[in-house]
Amino acid sequence: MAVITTSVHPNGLEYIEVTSELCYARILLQGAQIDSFIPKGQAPLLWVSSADDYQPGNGIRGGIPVCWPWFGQHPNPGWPQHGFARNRQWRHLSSEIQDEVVTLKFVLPLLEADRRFWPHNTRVELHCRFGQQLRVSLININLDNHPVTLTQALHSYFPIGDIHQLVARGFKGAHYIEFGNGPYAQTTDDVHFVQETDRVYNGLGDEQQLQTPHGVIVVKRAHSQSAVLWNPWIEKSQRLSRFNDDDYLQMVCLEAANVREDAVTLAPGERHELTTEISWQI
Ligand SMILES: O=P(O)(O)OC[C@H]1O[C@H](O)[C@H](O)[C@@H](O)[C@@H]1O
Repeated sequence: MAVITTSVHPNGLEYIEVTSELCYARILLQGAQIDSFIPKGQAPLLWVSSADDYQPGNGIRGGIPVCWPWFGQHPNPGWPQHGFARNRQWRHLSSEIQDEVVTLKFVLPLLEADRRFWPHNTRVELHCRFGQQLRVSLININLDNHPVTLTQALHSYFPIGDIHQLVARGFKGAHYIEFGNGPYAQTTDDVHFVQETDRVYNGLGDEQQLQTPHGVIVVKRAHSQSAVLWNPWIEKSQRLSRFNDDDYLQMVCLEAANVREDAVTLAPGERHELTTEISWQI
């Protein structure tokens, strides 16, 4: 029988745990950030740095940070990288259990102070479905009387065992921008990692795989015109917050996104749902 419990981390962060016949999962109310998902009998599907000490106010270095309402650096100096949703307290809306599959829904309450960054009347929710797979949807509804444009990502960190042995598959035919250069055509289906990698793909199919020494992680995307593939490699690892120097050996991010020219514009009343679904290939 699935059990849903709420607890508080010693540093003050509230989280919800799901334990069912199908999986274990944990989600922090700060950022609505899932930091653990372990399908029953299988290895963890999300990676978190052991350097992160779970301080309130900082997004956690791992799991699935929600990047919203912009991805990356904002052109306005001093605005937070990847938007403000990942550092803010979300509200738990509902829990549902059906055949051991648990669905938790969250909303980000927009505050008066947020109008500086986001002067729009929109509703943003995160729906998390914990079964044998993990499905996460970021939902935007434009309640305003003018069109609203946003960029976004579900910034998933995956445990890949050994970056030197990782093969990311399913990239042929897409194009990518890297370090502000490109677009480059991706001519091979496989991506290997030999240096810092920070690519924004578009024109990708809706499924990629991460072939690791411990199995294949399947990453599906829906209503996601872009995907970000990131490994910081040696030098950037040393500059990253809450990240060990050698963490780059064990993680990669493959993010369901809508960024750059794939920004989402919602007409008044329009709704958009960005989804990612992850699992171990059986
Ligand atoms: O350190 P953060 O703000 O969490 O960003 C971590 C990373 O996020 C994305 O993957 C970007 O493409 C990278 O350029 C960035 O370094």
